[in-house]
Amino acid sequence: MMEQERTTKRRRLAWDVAPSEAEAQRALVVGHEGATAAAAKHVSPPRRDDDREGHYVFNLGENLTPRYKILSKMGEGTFGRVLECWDRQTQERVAIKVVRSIRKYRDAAMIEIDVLQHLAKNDKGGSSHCVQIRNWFDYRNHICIVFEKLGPSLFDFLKRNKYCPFPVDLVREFGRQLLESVACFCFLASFLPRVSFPFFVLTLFYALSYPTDMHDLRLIHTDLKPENILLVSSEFIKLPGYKRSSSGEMPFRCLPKSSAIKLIDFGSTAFDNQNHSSIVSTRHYRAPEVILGLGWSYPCDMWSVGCILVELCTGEALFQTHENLEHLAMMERALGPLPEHMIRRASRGTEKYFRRGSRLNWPEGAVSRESIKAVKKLDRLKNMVSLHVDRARSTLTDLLHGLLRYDPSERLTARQALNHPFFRNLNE
Ligand SMILES: Nc1ncnc2c1ncn2[C@@H]1O[C@H](COP(=O)(O)OP(=O)(O)OP(=O)(O)O)[C@@H](O)[C@H]1O
Repeated sequence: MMEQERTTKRRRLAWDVAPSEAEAQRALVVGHEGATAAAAKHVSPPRRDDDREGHYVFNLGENLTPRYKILSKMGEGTFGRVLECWDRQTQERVAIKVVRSIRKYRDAAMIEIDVLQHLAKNDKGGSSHCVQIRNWFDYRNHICIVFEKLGPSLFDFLKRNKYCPFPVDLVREFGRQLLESVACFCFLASFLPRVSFPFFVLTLFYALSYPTDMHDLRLIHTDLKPENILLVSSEFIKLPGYKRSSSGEMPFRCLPKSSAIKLIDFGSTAFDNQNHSSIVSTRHYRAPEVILGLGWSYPCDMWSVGCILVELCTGEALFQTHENLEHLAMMERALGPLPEHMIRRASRGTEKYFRRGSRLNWPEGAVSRESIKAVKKLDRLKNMVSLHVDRARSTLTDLLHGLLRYDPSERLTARQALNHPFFRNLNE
């Protein structure tokens, strides 16, 4: 259905036609006088050229269509800018992603709308941890997606808190919601031919009693990272000093008042049955099978979840790198050697990263001494966690090792992870 909407030309709406300069001026002057003037007051500004990158040019206080008044800029990404707007119809603040007027970003935005509508349709109880879409429209060649307004991202929160890690109980809450939003029991379909009838009924009951989530819908987010996880509320509390991750004491640290989070940015989401592009995910959160060109599916999201949980506990990104060989070397340092069977199957372009086809060409292949040093600085995963976490240290480390398994077929699924003792034995 969306496919049809995408190819057929959409009707231009009345407010999408820019007023002439004279009309706009007149509207501003006569402003509040009479009913006609009231309508004119909410007129769109005269049409302007986009900037060089295809971003929509705006002034605060202007209207983005007569319905939405622009209040502030909330964020910027590759796809466009996110503006805080006042929705005159619903009388609430919303976040509107105004997508760049460039074909590939417009196309990606249409996919994002597809995914968001798909998620909304399946969110029966309204309990989803994915951002809600409220509306969308095409305005002066910019796709605009209207979202519920959320608070800061976990990355913004960490940054404002000078990268002071979150307490483990909060990480558990974030992790649980994150896993619920990507939860997977696609195993239902694969079980069907093999299971007995009573077991099938049990499985079906289990499936129906859980809310539907991304992996259930056969969606792979592919860009999970702290920047794309938003706190629902902006409220926080200030607590007295706490030892910071890298050095020194902070006079105080902030904690969110509520642990509720939601996922955003579905512009890179893939449907499992589609052809996949070879490279996905933001570098730090990219799974080894993606780097090695082995193909990817749901488990690539689980790897990203593992990296995110480490970052929330330690305050620092686990793999701070911008280059493949260094990235693989960091993985080996923190998690042990890559399995030979994955190296043997790795795509042609990655041969240069290995010696005699089975061992990482490290440190010989390093591009600089700094790179060798950066890898050496990294500790084993277990030690990194121990440095920051007291309670639940061993269960958390075990969970992280399950999420960061090299072989995607051995990696924990979201459902398995949710059943892990880290989420079950809260008193440990
Ligand atoms: N619903 C929302 N409520 C509040 N802020 C939001 C909301 N959606 C997005 N933002 C802010 O806008 C920023 C950019 O949004 P988003 O990640 O969707 O854009 P993008 O162009 O797709 O980014 P990327 O370059 O990561 O693909 C976010 O990091 C966040 O700070």
